[in-house]
Amino acid sequence: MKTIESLGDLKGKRVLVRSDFNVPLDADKNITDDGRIQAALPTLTTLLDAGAKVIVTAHLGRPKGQVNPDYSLAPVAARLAEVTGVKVTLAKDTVGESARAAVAAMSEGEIVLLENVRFNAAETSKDDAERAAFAAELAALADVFVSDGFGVVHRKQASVYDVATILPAAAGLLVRKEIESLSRAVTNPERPYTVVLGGSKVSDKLGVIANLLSKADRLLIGGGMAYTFLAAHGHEVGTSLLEKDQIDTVKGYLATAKANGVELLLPVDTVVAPAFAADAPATVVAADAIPADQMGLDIGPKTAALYAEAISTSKTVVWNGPMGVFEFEAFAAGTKAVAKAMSESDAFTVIGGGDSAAAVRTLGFDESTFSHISTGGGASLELLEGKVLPGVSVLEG
Ligand SMILES: Nc1ncnc2c1ncn2[C@@H]1O[C@H](COP(=O)(O)OP(=O)(O)OP(=O)(O)O)[C@@H](O)[C@H]1O
Ligand SMILES: O=C(O)[C@H](O)COP(=O)(O)O
Repeated sequence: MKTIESLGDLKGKRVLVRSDFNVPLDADKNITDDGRIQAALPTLTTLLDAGAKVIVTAHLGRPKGQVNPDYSLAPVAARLAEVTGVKVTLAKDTVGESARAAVAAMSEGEIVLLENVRFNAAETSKDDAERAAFAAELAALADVFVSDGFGVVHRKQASVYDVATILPAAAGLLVRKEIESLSRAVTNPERPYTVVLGGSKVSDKLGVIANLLSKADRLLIGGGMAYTFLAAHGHEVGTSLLEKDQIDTVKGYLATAKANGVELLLPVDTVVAPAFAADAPATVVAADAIPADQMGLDIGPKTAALYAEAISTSKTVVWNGPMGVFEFEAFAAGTKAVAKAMSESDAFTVIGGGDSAAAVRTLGFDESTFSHISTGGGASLELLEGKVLPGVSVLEG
C-alpha cells in the first residue's frame, strides 16, 4: 500500500483524510467511547506537523442519504479540537458552499471536518457513476487523499473507494497498522491459533466461521451465537437467542471442525435469567439444562475457566464479540474472563471489532496489554474471512 511519504512534501497542501468517527453517543450526544478518535490521531498529527491543511471526511451512523441533525458530527468536532489542540472547523455540509468556504479560509496546521458524508445519498450509492460524481466533488476540495478510516475500508463508497481513484492516494498510519496486525493473525499465525467468537448474530459471522475452520486450531464460541450451536447439538435453549434457520449450517460446521481436527469449544454452563434486563435474577445452569422459560445471557464460570485456559496456552488469539450481555453487570463475567486471559497472555492478541473493543475499555482493561485492538468491526471480520477489501486494494500499486 502507498504510504503518506509517497505523497511528497505536504506543506501548504490540502489533504483530504477519510477517518472512521462512527463513535457511540448517549441520549445527550456525549461520546461514550472515543477510541476511534484517539486511533485517528497519529495520522492527523503527522499531517498537521507537516504543515498540511487537513480536511477530514467521516460518517456517523446510517442517516440513509438524508440530512438529519441527530447524526451531526458536531460532538466529534468538539472532541477532535480537545484532543488535537488545533483549530477544528465543522463545515455545515460535505461538499457544498459551507465546505468550500471553510476550506478556502483555513490555514496550515488546522482541521476542517466536513459534515456527515452519509447525508449525501451518492456516498453509499450502488450506481458507480453517481458515486464517482460525488467523489469528484470531494476530490475538488483537496490536492491529495489519505485513507485512514479502517472501519470502513470494506465499503465500496465514494469517500472510501472512488475518491482514491481520482486524487493521489495513500494509506494512513491507522490503516497500515490495522492491516499489518490483522494480517499477522490471518496469514501465518503462530500456533496454537485460537479464535474466540461471540456477539449476537450467528448469520453475520457464518463466513468467518467457515473460513476459520481451515485456519484456526481452536474456536471458542460464546455470546448469543452459542445457543444456535447448543441447539445444533440437540440441546434445549429456552428463550435464548436462536437462529433456527442456521441450525443445519452450524451442524455442518461441527462436522467440519471434527474432520479438520479443529477444537470447537462450546459453553458447558451458562448464566440464565427469566428476562433480558439488568436486574433479572441470574442463575448458573449446565448448558444441556437450560429451563424452557429462561434465556442464556452469559457463559458460565466453568466455561469461562475452560476458555481462559485455552487462551493461555495459545500463541495467537483473535477475539470478536462479547461472551455475554456485558452491558449488564450480572452478565459481564464471561466477557471479563476472556479479556483478562488475553491481557495476561504472552500470545499475539488481537481484539477485532466495535463491541468487543468497547467492552474491554468499559470494563477497565489497560489497552496496552493487548497486542492490537482493532477499530473495525465488519472490516476486521472481512479480513478474517480472507476477503479483499475495496478500500485497501485501491491503495495498492
Ligand atoms: N447471550 C446473549 N444474548 C443476547 N445478546 C447477547 C448475548 N451475548 C452477547 N450479546 C450482545 O451482543 C452484542 C454484540 O454483538 P455483535 O455481534 O454486534 O458484536 P461485535 O461483533 O463485537 O460488534 P461489532 O460488529 O460492532 O464489532 C452486545 O451488545 C451483547 O450485549
Ligand atoms: O461502525 C462501523 O463498523 C463502521 O463505521 C462502518 O459502519 P457501517 O457498518 O454503517 O458501514
